[in-house]
Amino acid sequence: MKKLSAAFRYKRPEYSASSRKQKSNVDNPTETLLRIWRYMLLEKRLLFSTFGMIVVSSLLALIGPVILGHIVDRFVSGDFTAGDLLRLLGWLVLIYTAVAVMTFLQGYWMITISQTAVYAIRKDLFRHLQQLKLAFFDKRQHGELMSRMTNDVDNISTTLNTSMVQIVSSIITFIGILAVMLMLSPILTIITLLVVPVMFIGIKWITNRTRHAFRIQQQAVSSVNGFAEESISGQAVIKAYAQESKVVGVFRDKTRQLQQAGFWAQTFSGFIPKWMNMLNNISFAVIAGVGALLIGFGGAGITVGTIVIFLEYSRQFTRPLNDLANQFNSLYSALAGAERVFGILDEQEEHENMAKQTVSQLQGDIHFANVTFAYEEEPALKDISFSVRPGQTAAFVGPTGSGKTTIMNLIAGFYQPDDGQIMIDGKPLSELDSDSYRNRIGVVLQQDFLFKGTIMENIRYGRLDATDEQVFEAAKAANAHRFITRLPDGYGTLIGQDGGGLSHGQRQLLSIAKALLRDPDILLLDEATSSIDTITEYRIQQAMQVLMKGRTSIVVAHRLNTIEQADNIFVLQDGKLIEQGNHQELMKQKGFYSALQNEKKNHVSSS
Ligand SMILES: Nc1ncnc2c1ncn2[C@@H]1O[C@H](COP(=O)(O)OP(=O)(O)OP(=O)(O)O)[C@@H](O)[C@H]1O
Repeated sequence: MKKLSAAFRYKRPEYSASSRKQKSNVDNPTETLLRIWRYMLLEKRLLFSTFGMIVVSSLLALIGPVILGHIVDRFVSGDFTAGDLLRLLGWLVLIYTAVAVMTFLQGYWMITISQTAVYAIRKDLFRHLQQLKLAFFDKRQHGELMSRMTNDVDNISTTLNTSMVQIVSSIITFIGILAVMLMLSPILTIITLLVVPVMFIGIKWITNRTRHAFRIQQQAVSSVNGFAEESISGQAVIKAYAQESKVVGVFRDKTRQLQQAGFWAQTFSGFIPKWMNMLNNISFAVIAGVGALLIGFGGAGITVGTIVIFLEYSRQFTRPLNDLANQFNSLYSALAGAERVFGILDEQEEHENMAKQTVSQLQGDIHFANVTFAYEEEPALKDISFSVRPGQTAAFVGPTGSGKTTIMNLIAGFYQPDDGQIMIDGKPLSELDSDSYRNRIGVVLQQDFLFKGTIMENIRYGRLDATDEQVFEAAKAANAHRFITRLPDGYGTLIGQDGGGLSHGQRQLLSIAKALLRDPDILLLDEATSSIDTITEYRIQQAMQVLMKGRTSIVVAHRLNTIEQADNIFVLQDGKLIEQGNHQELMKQKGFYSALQNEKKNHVSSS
């Protein structure tokens, strides 16, 4: 045993570093239990009925041994008829049948309670995830979050189904048995109780390790899920770089960690029943021996029936403790999961602490005043100031990683500046209600995310109440109608997250159609860098011109055409704004921009 525990401790640091990092204000079992309890109260009536029934059935179960002892005493004294025996046995059958029916009902009701609680937890969790800042998702693997939504929540459900009933009934049974035993024979009660401190010392030792082991196991499950999800999503890249064997190796290491964690979790939880069994047997022998001695010496008013009752109770007495200990194992496992779920629920929502000013329409005036922003340590934008007037097109150019997309992210309100201020129509962006604000914004990404569904549904994502006609109009204006109608199922064509057979250009046309349908006041447009055939490129260009017309447009621009037509061009380098002006002005300056454009032109002409 010493060896096992030493090996376990040896493995601990690897996980405990991250478990310490994850510690939050919910790393407190009582608080976590209370939070679960609040969810259970959603079925208040059923919950209290269940507890009422647990009390009645646990008390009824106490009567059985007393009847049994009575039968033995009457039998020993010879004062017993067959009728008496049948009557008492009848009572026993009746009591145990009632207990069985009640136990069934408790289980049934508890399933309802736990399913309602788990439904509410999952709903809250998903709703909350929708409200979290993007920065929260930047730092986490998506598979890990999914593991919390599924495994951890399932774990809570399983525990609620079984543990809660058992724990309550064990406590009642324990108190009830103790009371009856004390009434029958204080001496035998003390002897029966001797086992309790020994039992608790052992249980405490085991549960300390079990709880830790389950927490580690669940972290390992999340890590495996996260990695599996990442490897499945990134299959194309893994294959392209022939990284299959490396990925398999990493997965093997992670599953091995899970295997180890699972081994210790199961091993420690398996100790409890064995420990309890051993103590039970010892206690059984001691009670029988001492009881027999007491009868032999004719003391303490003890009869054979009393010994029978005590033997029966000693089994029943340690059983609730045994059950309690067992249930605490799964309770700890569920608590570990619940802590992680509540950990997410405690993450600050995007809208919290924000004064809300609803936006019905925007003029599209954007002003950055000395904005500095860092995703992590190194600032991605440094002291940026610029203005874009309503209806203007502003093009952001600069080398990769210079901060162009970050400007769009800040205008969309996905992240807040660390310093300086962003003003929209003269009002601080931080004071605008983000939902209504974003309703007035259209975003066209290079690689738009397509949801599993039809093309019609994906375009309609721009405005959910749009009619079919409006979707067709938007698709026509975006030059997408033609390719859509050539597909066998037209607008009903099913596509998935990966684009389901659509080319990059077609996906971007869908994205433009979606933005057109939204009819935003401010347009954020990330031009595709990927090379597309000339016809599609021309169609996209045309569609973008339609899209940008009459609204403030912020474009991360790659095409010379877009850049030249912009009212204002902002040149970024290493997160700093180094030049600004229109194309002619910037070319005249013969600075970074003109060098960049000349380089591009040379590249185009040489290729
Ligand atoms: N989610 C993120 N978390 C941490 N750092 C980020 C994140 N997104 C961008 N960065 C960093 O911020 C800096 C600016 O990135 P940004 O995406 O704004 O550049 P960009 O000019 O749009 O580049 P590109 O032309 O390649 O798209 C880069 O150093 C980048 O590594």
